This record gives sequence, C-alpha cells and structure tokens, in this order.
Amino acid sequence: MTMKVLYGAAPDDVKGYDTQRLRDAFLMTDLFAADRVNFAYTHVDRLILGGAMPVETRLAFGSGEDIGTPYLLFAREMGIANLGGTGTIAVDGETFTLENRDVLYVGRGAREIVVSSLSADVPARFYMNSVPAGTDFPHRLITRKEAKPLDLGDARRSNKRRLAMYIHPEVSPSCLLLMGITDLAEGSAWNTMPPHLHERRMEAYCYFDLAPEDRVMHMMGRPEETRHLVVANGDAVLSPAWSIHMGAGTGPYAFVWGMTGENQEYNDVSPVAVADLK
Ligand SMILES: O=C(O)C(=O)C[C@H](O)C(=O)CO
Ligand SMILES: [Zn+2]
Repeated sequence: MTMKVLYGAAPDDVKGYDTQRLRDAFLMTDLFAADRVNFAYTHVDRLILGGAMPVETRLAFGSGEDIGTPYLLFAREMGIANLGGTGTIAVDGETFTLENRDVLYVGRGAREIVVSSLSADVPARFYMNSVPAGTDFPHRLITRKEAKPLDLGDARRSNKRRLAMYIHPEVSPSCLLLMGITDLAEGSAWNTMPPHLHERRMEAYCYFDLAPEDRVMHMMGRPEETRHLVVANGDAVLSPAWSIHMGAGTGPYAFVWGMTGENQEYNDVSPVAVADLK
C-alpha cells in the first residue's frame, strides 16, 4: 500500500505555476496498478483518494500507520466505486459483490478491507474516496440501479449526460461524503455545464472508460484565471472549493465525482457563465 501526500495550493500560487507544478498539485496518476493499492492523502478537506486493482491476488488494506490512527477508517468513512469487472469487497468479514458501476459505502470503524476480482481477464478497478466522519453508518452496497439518476444537458450543446447519485442523503446516508458517477451521452463531450464553484465543498473527479489514445481537458482555477489539466484514463483531479470544474473529452468517457466539506447540499453551487471565464 502506498500513501502519497498532496498539500494543495491557494489560488494566488497557481497563477505562477507551470504545467508540471500544476499537475503535481492537482492530478493523481497511476492510481490503478495490477495487484497494488495506491492512496493519496490530500490536505484539501483531508480527502483520501485511492485505487486498487486486484488481478492475480486479493489485496488487503486498512492500516492507519500512514495517517496516525489505529486503523485507516478509525475516524473516516469511505466510498468504493467499481470501475472495472465484477469484484468482491470484504469488510471485516462481510462480503459484498460489486458489478461495474456499483458503489460500496464503508462506514466509520471498519478495520480490514479485502478486495478481489472475479476474473483476472477483466479485473475489478476499485476507486476510493475517504473523508473524516463523526458517526458510524452501516456499510451498504448501492447498485447502479439503486442510484438516483439526473438527466442533464443538451445534445445540441454537446453536454448531454446522466448523473447518478450513490452516496447522497436521498439514496444512502453518510456523514459528509457525497459520491456519484456521470456518464456522457454518445456524441457529447462536455461535463459539468455550466461550470460552477461550491465554496462549502471540495470535489475530486476520476475520469474512466476513456480510450488510451484519448484525453479529457479538465478546466480548473478561479473563473477569471482558468488553467487546464490534460487527463488520461484512470487519473483523478482535485478541485478545491475555490476552483471551477468542467471538462471535455476527445472521446467517450465517464467520471466519478466525490465531495466533502461543510454540507451535503448538492445544489449549494454558484454557476459561472461560460462568457465570464477567462
Ligand atoms: O456533469 C456534471 O454536471 C457533474 O457530474 C457535476 C458534478 O457532479 C459536480 O460538479 C457536482 O458539484
Ligand atoms: Zn461541482
């Protein structure tokens, strides 16, 4: 298990960043490696991001050694989305089977998590978001069918998409984690239109189902000072509360979004008109 640390950056710092520095601060690559568990501890609302891809072997994790607690989820909750083939997750001996686009909510207090794939040919790809939690909620599998869908956008503007809410008060309760998956409609390229800010929550995106030769151009930064990150399949980006977020892919893609902060009000956002971006 690896645990990288990201300290984040303030909007004024980013003005002077070159491409590499921007990528180092806001982009996580190599989350999914065969038979490895990789985490990044961010100081952006203390969100931990992770990827686990069991191929030949089961992978166990849960130690709190890197974060100074008796175990990883001693004071945290976690959402685990399966972006690959069928897999299982055992949480302290309770086993859940996750198909593609199912999400497992793991409540505070879980000590050991063991993940495995049904087939080494189509391995599960488990993407994780973990945030500090003040209460114990039971672990719960949220299937793709159980997620709350929201149809957004317009094909004529190349931004038609379906958003599915999984970890959300109306679907499955949590302390402060929100998590969902957005799929672009065929022929649409733009996500998160209109771009927005949410001062009371940070967000992280993990782009997936993107062909190896394609990229998502992910926009970030203050509305009057935008920057972009060129993102490949399986990469995750951090969006602090001060940053707009939106993106366009050069081919089909989907993404997992996760949020935490002061509230769980999905609609507590401030849209920014595209014409006001610089
Ligand atoms: O395509 C979208 O719109 C999204 O998926 C938006 C994200 O869920 C988001 O930014 C929530 O604040
Ligand atoms: Zn957002």
